[in-house]
Amino acid sequence: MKIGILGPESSYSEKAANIWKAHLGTNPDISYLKDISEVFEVLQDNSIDYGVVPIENSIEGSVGVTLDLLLEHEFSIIGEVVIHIHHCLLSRGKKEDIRIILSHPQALAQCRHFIRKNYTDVEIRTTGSTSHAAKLATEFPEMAAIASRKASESFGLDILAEDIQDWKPDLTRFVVIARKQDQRIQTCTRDCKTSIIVYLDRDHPGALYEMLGEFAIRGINLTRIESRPSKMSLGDYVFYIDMNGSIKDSDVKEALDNLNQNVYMLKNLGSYQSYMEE
Ligand SMILES: O=C(O)C(=O)C[C@]1(C(=O)O)C=C[C@@H](O)C=C1
Repeated sequence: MKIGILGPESSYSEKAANIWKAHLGTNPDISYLKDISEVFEVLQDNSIDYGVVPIENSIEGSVGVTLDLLLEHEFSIIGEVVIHIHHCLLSRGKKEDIRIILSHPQALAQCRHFIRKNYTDVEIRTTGSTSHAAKLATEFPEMAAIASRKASESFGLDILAEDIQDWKPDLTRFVVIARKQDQRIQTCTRDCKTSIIVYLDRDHPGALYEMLGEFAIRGINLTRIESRPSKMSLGDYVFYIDMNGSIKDSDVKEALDNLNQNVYMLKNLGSYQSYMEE
């Protein structure tokens, strides 16, 4: 069995995957991939069994590419892992040597104030992951990477500054994805969440209110609602909704059945267990 994640070693995705593996009871191998799209591609072509991808960060918000690819593919979410992010500035060089700061766009955005305040004249370059940035920073002393403490150990870099994210806590939520027909998918037994994507039938006053009413009248707690462009026209959206509870619960099932009759499309991404890093 294989789990696909953003590589190389010591990315935050690897940390999330390890937490999930510890709960899984088996020990799948890790496949290090170059970006989120590649995780979806290789899951589609059966080269891996699971993918672990970031979906949301407490500072920077949604990871748009993950949301879009969940809509485009027929995959299920089978687990969720939330981890603490502690970004460090890593380099071979000293503070005064640094001319280029590299990292994943999400990490750069989480450290925007830190960079502006301390490194006014540097060039910013984006990479496929924070650990990829750390790997590149081993090549030149004028490069620094924003990545984890673990990445400093893996790539032999010095920590120039620690806990540099602009807000604390900094939390990233990852989802574990699998092909829908995978027989090993287990139904969730406790701390369940259910995720759906909804495209409303037509724009009319109260459409969103009616949709949310299905949850409100049954006392179902929504943990997230997010709109993304449908990409069909400006001002046209799909809604990503997460809720507490499982499709096995009669109130959740009833809400989704009712909603399904009144919307253009409802995609059930699955019911799954949530794990929080201790
Ligand atoms: O680059 C990594 O290490 C990742 O696992 C990706 C990622 C993300 O896309 O949000 C994960 C956690 C941090 O928020 C920054 C980057």
